[in-house]
Amino acid sequence: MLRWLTAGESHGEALVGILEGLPSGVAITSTDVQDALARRRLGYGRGARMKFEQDAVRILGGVRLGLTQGGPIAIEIGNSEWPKWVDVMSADPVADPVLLNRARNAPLTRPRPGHADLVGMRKYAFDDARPVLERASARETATRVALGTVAAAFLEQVAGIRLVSHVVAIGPVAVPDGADLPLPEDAIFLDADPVRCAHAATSAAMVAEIDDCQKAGDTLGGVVEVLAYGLPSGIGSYVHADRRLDAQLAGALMGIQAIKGVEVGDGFRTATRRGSAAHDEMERDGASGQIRRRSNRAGGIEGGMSNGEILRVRAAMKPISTVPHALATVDTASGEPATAQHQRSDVCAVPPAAVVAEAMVALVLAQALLEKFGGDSVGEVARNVRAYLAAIPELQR
Ligand SMILES: Cc1cc2nc3c(=O)[nH]c(=O)nc-3n(C[C@H](O)[C@H](O)[C@H](O)COP(=O)(O)O)c2cc1C
Ligand SMILES: C=C(O[C@@H]1CC(C(=O)O)=C[C@@H](OP(=O)(O)O)[C@H]1O)C(=O)O
Repeated sequence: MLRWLTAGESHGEALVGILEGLPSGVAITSTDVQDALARRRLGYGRGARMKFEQDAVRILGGVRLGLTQGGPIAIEIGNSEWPKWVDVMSADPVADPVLLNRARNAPLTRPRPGHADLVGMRKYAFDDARPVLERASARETATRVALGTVAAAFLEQVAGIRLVSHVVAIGPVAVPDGADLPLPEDAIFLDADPVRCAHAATSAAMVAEIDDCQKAGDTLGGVVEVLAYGLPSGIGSYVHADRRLDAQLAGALMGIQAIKGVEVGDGFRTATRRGSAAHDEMERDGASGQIRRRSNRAGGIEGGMSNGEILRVRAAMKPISTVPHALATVDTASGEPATAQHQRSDVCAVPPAAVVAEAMVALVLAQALLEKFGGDSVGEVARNVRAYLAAIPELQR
């Protein structure tokens, strides 16, 4: 079983992630993790913080000389801004009231509609939203990307599975239906695109939409898509609800801050079609002799199992809730009407959300692959994958 856990606050000293259950022999370095984190910082529309803050990666355990050892993998992501927050976020009590009275530590009592502030204060009995936003913040997704990088390396090294993520909509601007899907080799171009969009004309329109929105003091959401190439048929299962691959992917994607909808394949559009235009017809390919599909509307999953086609999942992100054109709220210290707290914020964080979604898909697929094939070393898992594929009867291939 593959398990993972993260700890740490947005302005704390460091975030920490642990990944337990990964076999030995996965080649991974702190540079690989650092590069993945740099991809998560990209994206037109992000706030000032992304420019000055740095992620300092240290692999603390589970990897030796560039290879996983089979034990839990611990990764620390140090926050370069920590010196500014050292007293506000100190784990131990800070005695000096001068330090405590700094502007940075003034209680936040004007909760933002759409953020976790108000309900978090009620639930954990705080009279200040600071501790709520510190942990609710998507800063935590840096850790998920770090762990997802290790999971993605495992997928590629045992079975040649490769992931790619891209942005298909920002606000009302969307990639046209039927546009070519990006390939794993396109990742380098996607990283270079300001909004991680594979369609050049749409990318330019998305940038213009973000500019427009920023001028209006507003924020934007959008839709991201993750593709997995090379996933063998038969990952996940139809036999029980919690073993369905689509259910696991949906849960993992919905667990990302601000994600409010998940679609597998054509998802909601499929619901508008007749059956004859909704499913992926089969035929035997003359050249390879293998069964192939005439389309991939299902997004590579049937009956809660991968079906050997490209896995395609989408996640819809709501607009950032820290809206500069401040929204109405109530000051919980005075009870009076107020405008929601706002210092700085992303205008649009859809491009980094795509990178986070890719990491979540990697973690789910790595867990599902291990559940199907087992194995304690890369070699053993890879052998099990090959043996399973070789045993599929000729006429079912
Ligand atoms: C990559 C990323 C960056 C985000 N940046 C911000 C931000 O700068 N300001 C903000 O208010 N929310 C931001 N969010 C969204 C909030 O974290 C999220 O809305 C909040 O935790 C409440 O959770 P919910 O939207 O799932 O209800 C971001 C989310 C992601 C995935
Ligand atoms: C720090 C990150 O994202 C943060 C996520 C976030 C939120 O509310 O989710 C709010 C912003 O932080 P702040 O309120 O301090 O400006 C983002 O910058 C990051 O992605 O590394």
